[in-house]
Amino acid sequence: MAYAIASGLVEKNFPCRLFHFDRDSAKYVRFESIGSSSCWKLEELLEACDTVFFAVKPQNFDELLAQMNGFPTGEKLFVSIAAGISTGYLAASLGRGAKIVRAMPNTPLLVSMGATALCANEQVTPQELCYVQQIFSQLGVCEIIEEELMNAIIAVNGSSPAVVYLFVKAFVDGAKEQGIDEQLAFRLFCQSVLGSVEMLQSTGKSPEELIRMVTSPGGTTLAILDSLEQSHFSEAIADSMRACTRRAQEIGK
Ligand SMILES: NC(=O)C1=CN([C@@H]2O[C@H](COP(=O)(O)OP(=O)(O)OC[C@H]3O[C@@H](n4cnc5c(N)ncnc54)[C@H](OP(=O)(O)O)[C@@H]3O)[C@@H](O)[C@H]2O)C=CC1
Ligand SMILES: O=C(O)[C@@H]1CCC=N1
Repeated sequence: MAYAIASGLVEKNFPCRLFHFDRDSAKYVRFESIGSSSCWKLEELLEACDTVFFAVKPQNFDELLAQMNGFPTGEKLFVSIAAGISTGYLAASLGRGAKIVRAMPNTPLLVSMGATALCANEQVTPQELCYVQQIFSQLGVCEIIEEELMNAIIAVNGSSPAVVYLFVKAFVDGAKEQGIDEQLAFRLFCQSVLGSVEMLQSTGKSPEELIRMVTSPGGTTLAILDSLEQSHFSEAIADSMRACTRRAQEIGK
């Protein structure tokens, strides 16, 4: 994720200098290839940067924060993209005055089509939050939300790409089973998803209205929708979103 953010900023010519630190120096080649400077110690990075992104897995946070112990946070802005880790948890280690933005991005930011949600603690000024919003806006859309919704939002943008890919795979597998060439089904279905999303965004019509436009009385769409609802499709999605939020809450404990 760190590379996706950094390379996106470089591609968009966002005015900034980039530095990276990772305990696995094999990762450095990729970052150096986009002009980011390698730091061989965390302190080097902390000294060089005004805005510091934390992009390690949630289970690595304790050791990362321990490495930072005692380093003056000063006016630095910290941005964490970890699922489930609250600004309060980070402030308990970084110090109560630490400026912390919590972000939930998603992998489509690799193709500048990301969707990111942000919140900040009270130490962050509106200008600083706006700066972080500008960063993520280079890579797609970026919305500011309340921290109490940061765990629930993960199902909506952070994890949802995986569900979309699963959905595509299920349709392509279903097409194959009915004798349709896999690649052809993939092309037609992806275009159908793209076109449907464009309809939602450009017509201003609700999902329900657009469903009505596709569904002829007694026709094929009614058959596919009825069959999905008999399998409790909407309920399964809502259940899966609750599971996602619960997992984020567990990670944060
Ligand atoms: N993947 C996604 O779609 C999304 C992920 N996120 C969040 O992004 C974060 C990063 O995920 P991802 O990019 O997949 O993670 P990766 O494991 O790919 O990258 C994290 C890197 O940090 C290194 N690292 C771990 N601990 C330390 C440490 N103490 N000091 C220095 N480097 C360290 C890791 O090394 P090593 O490999 O040795 O552990 C690894 O190279 C997660 O917190 C996740 O919740 C948020 C939104 C979407
Ligand atoms: O699976 C995860 O925990 C991370 C957070 C959102 C997407 N990937």
